[in-house]
Amino acid sequence: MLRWLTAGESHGPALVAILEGLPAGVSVSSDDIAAALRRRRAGYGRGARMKFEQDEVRLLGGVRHGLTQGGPIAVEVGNTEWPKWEKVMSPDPVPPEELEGAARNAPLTRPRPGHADLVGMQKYGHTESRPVLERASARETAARVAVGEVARRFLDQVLGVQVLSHVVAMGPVEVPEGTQPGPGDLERVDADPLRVFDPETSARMVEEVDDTKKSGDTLGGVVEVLAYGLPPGLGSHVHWDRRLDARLAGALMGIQAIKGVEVGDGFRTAARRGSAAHDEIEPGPDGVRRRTNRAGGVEGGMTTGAPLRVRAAMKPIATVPRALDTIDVVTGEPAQAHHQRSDVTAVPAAGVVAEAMTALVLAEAALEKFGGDSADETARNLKSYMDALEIT
Ligand SMILES: Cc1cc2nc3c(=O)[nH]c(=O)nc-3n(C[C@H](O)[C@H](O)[C@H](O)COP(=O)(O)O)c2cc1C
Ligand SMILES: C=C(O[C@@H]1CC(C(=O)O)=C[C@@H](OP(=O)(O)O)[C@H]1O)C(=O)O
Repeated sequence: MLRWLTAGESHGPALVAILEGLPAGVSVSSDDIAAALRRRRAGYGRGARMKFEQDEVRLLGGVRHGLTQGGPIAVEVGNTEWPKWEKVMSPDPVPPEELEGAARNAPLTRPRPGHADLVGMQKYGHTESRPVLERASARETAARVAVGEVARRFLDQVLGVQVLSHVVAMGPVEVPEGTQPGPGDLERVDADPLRVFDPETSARMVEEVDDTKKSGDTLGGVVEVLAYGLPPGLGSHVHWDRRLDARLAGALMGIQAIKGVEVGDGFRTAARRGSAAHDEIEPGPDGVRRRTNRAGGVEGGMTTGAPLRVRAAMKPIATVPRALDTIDVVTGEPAQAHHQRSDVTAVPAAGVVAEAMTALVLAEAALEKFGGDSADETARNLKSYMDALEIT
């Protein structure tokens, strides 16, 4: 069983994550995780914070001399801005006179529509939104990307699986139909300011971000995650919660601001007739294959062996500079929502987070299928399964 958990606040000292259940013998270092976190921070349209804050990675357990040991892997991602927040976010009581006048401590009483502020205050009994936004913030996704990188390396080293993502829509601007990076194209995608595989569309998307920023607004979009090299049979048709598509949808929906998930051609398939919707099967030079991949590599809740293709739709950032109408929870009077700074768009970063969540779900499904306490054992079990496949 593979499990993972994160803790920590946006402006706290650090985020932490634990990944439990990964076999021994997977190669990973602090530098590998730091590189993954740099990918998450990039992207045209992100706010000021991404420029001045660094992610300080520390592996606290489960890895020795660059190899996983089989025990829980613990990672800390330090917030370099912590000194500015030490008093306001102190876990221990702070004398009131030391907090008085601290601008950062001013109660946030004008909840932002579209963020977790209002309902979080109602549910947890807070009178201002600081305690809510600190944990709702997508800063938390740094911790997921940290453990997702370990899962990605397991998939690459043991199963030969490559996971990557790219931006397919930024607001109303979409990449041309069929734009799809291959397994070796991750660097090319990352080199684009918006992580778009088509340079001409990327340029139009940059204009859209600039225009949105100029009008004091924010932007959402759609990312696509691809996984190449998967064996057939991860996940299962036998029960709803073992279906891989259901698990991927849950994992992607669990990312802040993701409001729609599509597997393969998803919603477009619903508009087609059956004869134009499914992937016909034929013999190929390397065994059975499908003529098309409209299903996105999943049938019956199981990987088919074709590339996995899932999309996630992100809503526009909730902290709109041209602030939205709300109320002040102290006076009950109409007010403008709190706004200090925020991203104009974070769709490219959401793609990196979606890769991490996909890698974690795929690693979990691979370990259910093949087991193994060491990477070698998992690889042996995979080989024996592939050698024994009766229909190939
Ligand atoms: C990478 C990333 C960066 C984000 N940056 C911001 C931001 O700067 N400002 C903001 O209001 N929301 C931002 N969000 C979205 C909020 O975290 C999210 O809307 C909020 O937690 C409420 O959850 P919900 O949108 O799923 O309802 C970001 C989301 C992601 C994935
Ligand atoms: C810090 C990150 O993203 C943050 C996510 C976020 C939100 O509301 O989700 C709001 C912003 O934080 P702040 O309000 O402090 O500027 C983003 O910068 C990060 O991704 O590392």
